[in-house]
Amino acid sequence: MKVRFTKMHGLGNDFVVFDAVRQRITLDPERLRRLADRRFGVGCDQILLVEPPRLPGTEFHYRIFNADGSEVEQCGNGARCFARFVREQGLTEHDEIPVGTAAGAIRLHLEADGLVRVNMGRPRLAPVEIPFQAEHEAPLYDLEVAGEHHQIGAVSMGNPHAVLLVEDVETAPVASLGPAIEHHPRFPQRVNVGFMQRLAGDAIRLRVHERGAGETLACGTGACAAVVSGRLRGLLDERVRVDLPGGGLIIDWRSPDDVVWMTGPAESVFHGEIVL
Ligand SMILES: N[C@H](CCC[C@H](N)C(=O)O)C(=O)O
Repeated sequence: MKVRFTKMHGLGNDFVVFDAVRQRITLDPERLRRLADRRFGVGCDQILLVEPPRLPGTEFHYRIFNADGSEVEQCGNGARCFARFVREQGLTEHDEIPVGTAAGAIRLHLEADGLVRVNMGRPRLAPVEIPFQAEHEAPLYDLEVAGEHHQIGAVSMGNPHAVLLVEDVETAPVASLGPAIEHHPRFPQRVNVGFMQRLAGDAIRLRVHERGAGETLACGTGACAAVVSGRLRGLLDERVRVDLPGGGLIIDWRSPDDVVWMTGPAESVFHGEIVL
C-alpha cells in the first residue's frame, strides 16, 4: 500500500514522519528497520507516527520508533518536528498543540521566530522511574563498565538517559563507552548515553549515543537530561545553551519541581511516497 511521508530533521537528528490520522499505517519492527535503513528504505534515526488523540485534552497522539524498530516513550527533536508537521499538513491551525505520548502529555508551541518551544514535563529522578538499578536517588552514581569505574547522572525525560561529564567531547569515547553503557544490566530498558563538556554555567557541549540508533547529530531529550544532571551537580544555571554536533538548543529548568523547556528548530526536507 502506498503511503505519503515527510522527511524532517531537528538539528540533523532525522525522521520519517507519517500522517496516521488521514492514512492507515501498519508498521512492524522489521518494516521499521528497513524504512530507517538508507539502503533499503528512506534512512533516518527515528520514525514518527502522528495519530488521533488518546489522552484527554490532547489534539494528537505521537508515537516514536528508533531505527532498530524499538518503540520509545519520548523524543525531543521529534516533538519539534511533529509541531511543524501538523501545521504544514493542515492537521491543525493552532500555535499551541497539546500532544499525548507514551510518557504522558507535552505541549508544543510554534514561535513567531520559527523556532518550536516544548514543555517537556518534569524530569524523573527516582531510579525506579528511569529505570536504573540503584539503592537510592542521587545526583551521581558509580558504574563499573568493562572493568572501568565511571560516575554518571541518571535522568528520565520519559525515556532513560545516562549523563557523563567529560573534559572534551571531541575526544570522549562515545563509540566504545556509549554502546557499553546503553546495554549495561543496571539499565533494564537500555539507556541513551550523553557526554557533556561544561563550557560555562550557561553553556555546554554535548554528544549523545542514542539507545536504538547510535550517535546522532542531536538529541533533544538528551540535552534536557544533561542540563538536569548538570544542575543537580551544581554546575549549570537555569538557562543553558546546549551545543550539539548538529546545532544548538536552549534548555530552561529552574528547580526540581519545575518542567523542562526546550527551544529549537525543526525543518521539513522533502515529501515522498513509499510502499508499506
Ligand atoms: N533514542 C531515544 C529516542 C529518540 C530521542 C532523541 N532523538 C531526542 O531528540 O530526544 C530513546 O531510545 O529513548
